[in-house]
Amino acid sequence: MLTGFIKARFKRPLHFIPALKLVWQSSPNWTLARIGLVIIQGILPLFSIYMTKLIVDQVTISLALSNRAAALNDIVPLLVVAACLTISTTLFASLSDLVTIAHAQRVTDYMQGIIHSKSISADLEYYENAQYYDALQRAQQEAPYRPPRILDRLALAGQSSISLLAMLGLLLALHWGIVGILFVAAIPTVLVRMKFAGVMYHWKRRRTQLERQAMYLGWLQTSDLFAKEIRLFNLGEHFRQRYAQLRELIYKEKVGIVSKRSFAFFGAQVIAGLFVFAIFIYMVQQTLAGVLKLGDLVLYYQALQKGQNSLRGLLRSLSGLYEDNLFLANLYEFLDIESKVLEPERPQPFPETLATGVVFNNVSFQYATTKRKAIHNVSLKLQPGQVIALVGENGSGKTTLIKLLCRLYDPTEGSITIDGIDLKSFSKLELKSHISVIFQDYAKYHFTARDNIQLGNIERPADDRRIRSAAQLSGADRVIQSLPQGYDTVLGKMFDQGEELSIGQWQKIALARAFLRDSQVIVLDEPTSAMDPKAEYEVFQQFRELIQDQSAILISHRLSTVKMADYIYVMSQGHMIEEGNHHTLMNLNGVYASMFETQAQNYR
Ligand SMILES: Nc1ncnc2c1ncn2[C@@H]1O[C@H](COP(=O)(O)OP(=O)(O)OP(=O)(O)O)[C@@H](O)[C@H]1O
Repeated sequence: MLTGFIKARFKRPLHFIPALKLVWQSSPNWTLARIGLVIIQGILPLFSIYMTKLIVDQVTISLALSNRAAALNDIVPLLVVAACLTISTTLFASLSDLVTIAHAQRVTDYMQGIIHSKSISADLEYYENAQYYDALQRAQQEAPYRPPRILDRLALAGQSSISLLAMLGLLLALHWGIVGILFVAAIPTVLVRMKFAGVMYHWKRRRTQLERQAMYLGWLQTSDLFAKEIRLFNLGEHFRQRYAQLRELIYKEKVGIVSKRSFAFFGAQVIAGLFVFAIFIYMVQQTLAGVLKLGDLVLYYQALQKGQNSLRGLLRSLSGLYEDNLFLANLYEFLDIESKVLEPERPQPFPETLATGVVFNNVSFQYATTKRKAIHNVSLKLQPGQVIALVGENGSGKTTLIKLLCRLYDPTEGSITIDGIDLKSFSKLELKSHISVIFQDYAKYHFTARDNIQLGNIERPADDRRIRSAAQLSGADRVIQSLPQGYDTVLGKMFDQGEELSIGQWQKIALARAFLRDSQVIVLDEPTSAMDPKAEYEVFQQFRELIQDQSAILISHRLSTVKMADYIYVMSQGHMIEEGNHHTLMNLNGVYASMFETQAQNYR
């Protein structure tokens, strides 16, 4: 049974080597310094013990001499060396403190960087998946400290092995059985450690989602996004209690495991203590029998204690390495996440200017997390220089079509082509640089107004003239001019002197970002929903005049705006149900005409 337990535990893949590589890459110099210090700190105690032995022996000899004052001369140099060793030990301990902190900081930042790179390159699909968030949370918990801890543990294992070997050498001279007893005594502690490392690992994995729920409730109570509603609906206390209940559950389970572990440890340590005590009795017996001198007893006793400590340290490091290996699986589970939206092996160049435009050929799509299709067999065309509009009730699939066009996902069936070339044949980066999209849940960056717009085209150096004309086109320029520092005003309230904007004003800024991009296709997914009708009308009038060479897809629930498009597609429950220009669709007297009439009546 025992061998089964151990075998099962050592079958796991080893994550040490890649983890150590990460540690090394994060900072070679600090890594070397740390290794050097560990070795020095491992060797110094050996010299200290040896000096103690020399001093005790010298004192014993001196006690037998008549001229004890002269004997002091022989002892003083030994005391000086011992003092120097003590000072060096303290010095290296302080240095070790410095190196450990500096190195840990470097590794933490480096690992965060790696996690951030992975997060930004992961498919959007992962962001709609709870398991991804669990994996991210676990990786974020483990990444900053596990890899450097492996280095520490290996170094400590090395350090402990050096002093253990020296101590065992000494103890072997006394009796070989002592060495065997020391090892046997340590076995129960190792088994307890390994068992509880596994228990803790599985518990943490099971509980990740609960931890995230608690974090979410904490965020609800502290984020500005919910501050208004929490106050108006008086939800604060309710969320606080839900948070407290979750934390209480986590606390009870954790303390339950830790108490069992503490009792098990206690038992294992008592067994180890009894064995060592038996060895000590044997040593005293040997001294009383005159086999050992007093200096020998001190030496062996110290060797026994240090040997036991070193063995304990070695086994703690080894079982710690076992635990780290378990938990590093969490980090690699996240880092090994693969993209499903693949890059082509040989990317095709994106057309300089569109010749035939964008075509959706019988496209269907199903989100991985749902059972039904969001898009059913949809076909549409966007010709160069054309503005088309997508309309339809909420959830009819308009945004999903745009996500497919940007390759945030790939269609489940059918294909999308640009000038006859499948989207999958373009490099993802190049494709995105030719399509400018502003989604309804656009981002609000708490940076300056200029930065907010410039982020639309960071490939180009900032150009105030272009930024201003994009802002003029979206109507943001007038908003920005009224801010205290104009384009240098920080937006949002997160930082000092930040200026909060209204939702419609934020939308104008986001729209300017889309206009700044040099793209052949512009997609505006309800970008003007929060603007007043006059502002929306103006934006589209100007937009129509200005985008002579560009093609545009417009999604809007305001049919007075949609009317301006060259061609209109009407969607319902993932199907394309009507298409044509405004007049054709009105004459058709179908869904579009009825939607238009309903809206028009409200304005009469
Ligand atoms: N990430 C997602 N995972 C699973 N299902 C999704 C996801 N996003 C959207 N859906 C589903 O796909 C369908 C189409 O959604 P989509 O966002 O494309 O609609 P829409 O026409 O843009 O709606 P709206 O007018 O409200 O913006 C809806 O049934 C929605 O529930």
